[in-house]
Amino acid sequence: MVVQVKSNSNQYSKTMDGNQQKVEANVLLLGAENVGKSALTVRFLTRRFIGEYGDIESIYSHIDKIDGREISFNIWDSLYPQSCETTESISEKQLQWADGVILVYSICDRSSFEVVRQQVQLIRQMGKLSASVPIIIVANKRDLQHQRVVSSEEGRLFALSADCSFFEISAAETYHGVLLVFHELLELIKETRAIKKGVAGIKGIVRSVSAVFGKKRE
Ligand SMILES: Nc1nc2c(ncn2[C@@H]2O[C@H](COP(=O)(O)OP(=O)(O)OP(=O)(O)O)[C@@H](O)[C@H]2O)c(=O)[nH]1
Repeated sequence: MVVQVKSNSNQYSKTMDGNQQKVEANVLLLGAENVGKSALTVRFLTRRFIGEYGDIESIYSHIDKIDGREISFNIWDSLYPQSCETTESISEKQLQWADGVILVYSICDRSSFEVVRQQVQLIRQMGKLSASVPIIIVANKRDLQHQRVVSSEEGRLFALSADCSFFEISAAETYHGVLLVFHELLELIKETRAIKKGVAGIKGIVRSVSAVFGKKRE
C-alpha cells in the first residue's frame, strides 16, 4: 500500500531568502524481498536499525542538510511483487517519478543478486527514450560474512559493467555506509540534471572520463 505519493518530483525551489535553492530528490528503492530495503530506509531516516519492518510500501519524506544546503529526499520503499516476473517488477509510474534508483541485494542470497541484474536491464530498457536515471547498486548484509554467497568482486564488476555505482554495506551495523549511499546518489542526480541542462560540472566530466577509461567508481 502506498501511503503517500508526491507527484511533483521537482527539483529546485527557492528558499525564503531567494538566494539558496532547496534541492528535492526522489529516490526509488528496488530489489527482491527481504534484502533490507526498509532497513536501509529506516536507517537513513532515523539512524536506527529496528530489526523487523513489515510489508508496507511507503513513500517517506526527509529533509537533510548537506554542506549547509537543505535537501529534501522523498524515498519510495517498494515491495517486490511475489506473484509476477521480474520484468513486471518496476512500473512506468515508479520510473517516471524517480530521480535516482537504489537497487539492493543481499550478499547471502544469490537470487536477489539476479533480481538486481534483471532490474538494471529493465530500467535501461524502460528508460531508452528518456535520459537514463542514475543507479546505485547496494550489496547489503555485509555483517553476515559466514553466509556470503556473492563476492564483493562480483558485485563490483557487475556494477561497473552496467555503469552503476556500487556500495557494500550493513544496514544492521552502521549508519555511515547508508548515509554515503544517499549522498552519492544525490551527487549523481545533480550531475544528471546538470547534463540535461547542458552544464555538467567538472566533477561530472571527470566521472564521465573515468567511466570511459574503466576506473572504479564507489
Ligand atoms: N544481518 C543483517 N540483517 C539485515 C540487514 N538489513 C536487513 N536485515 C534483516 O533482513 C530482514 C529483511 O529486512 P527488510 O528491511 O524488511 O527487507 P525488505 O527488502 O524491505 O523486505 P520486503 O519488505 O519483503 O521487500 C529483516 O529481518 C532485517 O532485520 C543487515 O544489514 N544485516
